[in-house]
Amino acid sequence: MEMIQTEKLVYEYEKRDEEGNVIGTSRAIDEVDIEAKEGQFIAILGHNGSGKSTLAKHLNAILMPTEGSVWVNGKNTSNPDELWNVRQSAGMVFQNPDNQIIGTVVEEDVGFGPENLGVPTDEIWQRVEESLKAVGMIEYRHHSPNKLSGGQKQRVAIAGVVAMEPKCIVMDEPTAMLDPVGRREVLKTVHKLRKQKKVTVILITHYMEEVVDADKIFVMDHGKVVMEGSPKEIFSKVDELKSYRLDVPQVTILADELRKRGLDIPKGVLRKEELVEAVERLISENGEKK
Ligand SMILES: Nc1ncnc2c1ncn2[C@@H]1O[C@H](COP(=O)(O)OP(=O)(O)OP(=O)(O)O)[C@@H](O)[C@H]1O
Repeated sequence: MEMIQTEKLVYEYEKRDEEGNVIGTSRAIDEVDIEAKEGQFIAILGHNGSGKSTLAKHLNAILMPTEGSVWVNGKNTSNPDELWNVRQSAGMVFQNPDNQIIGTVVEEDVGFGPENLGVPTDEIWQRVEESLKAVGMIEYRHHSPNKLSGGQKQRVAIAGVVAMEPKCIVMDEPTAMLDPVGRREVLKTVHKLRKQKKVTVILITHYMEEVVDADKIFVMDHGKVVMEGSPKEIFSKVDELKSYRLDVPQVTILADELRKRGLDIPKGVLRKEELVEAVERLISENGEKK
């Protein structure tokens, strides 16, 4: 079943003059069709300003389509009667962990979400414990969020979303404000959650190396989906990716260069192990010839 689906989604922001009068519109999303099936890991890549955040905000009805439609867990987000359902089905994690954490103690913060959903107290504590364990932050349950690192804060924010038991988690550049250690921590957490909770994950990012395990990638540029496919398919088109101003991983560029020079290296290399193996194979084949 489709967990998330957009159909010819269009979103236009209003342009205003200094007095606040609407003087026109600008199209941030232009006829976008994406879909995510239950349990899938879907990545949305794109340079700054390509429309990723605007798209993400449609997936839990923060924004409503100007044209077209968005379906979450089978519910149309434009239907006011389904708003609660939609928001409960798709949890959001944003870029800045500081804007998402409101509690003064970690466990209290994680409990806010389920409390707002009217979950009984006993179950709230159970969910808080389970979600903090899932993100590897249980030993910080009594700490103040202020003293945590960026990566740790983001994991607490993720625990807060997990505690609401959404069917789908939409992460809008969750690692953008983190250092490399924090980025790795958060990504590891995301992968663990997918395995343990079978939750659908939509990861929005401009870091290509974060999406090598995705079931499917959508690349956005100027409000449109310009590429879609498996990581292998997407990463094999290095020149096209560069034209969308994406930072192609060094290993992919290197493999591509070697192939262009006539070496028999497969297309779409994603990991350094793959390149090392391909080069080793070439060396041993070469040795045999001699
Ligand atoms: N509140 C707003 N009002 C008017 N225009 C906006 C607003 N928010 C975004 N835009 C414009 O819509 C387009 C898409 O922006 P969006 O933030 O969705 O892109 P993005 O890919 O998420 O970029 P980033 O990586 O910088 O967050 C941009 O041209 C942006 O300037």
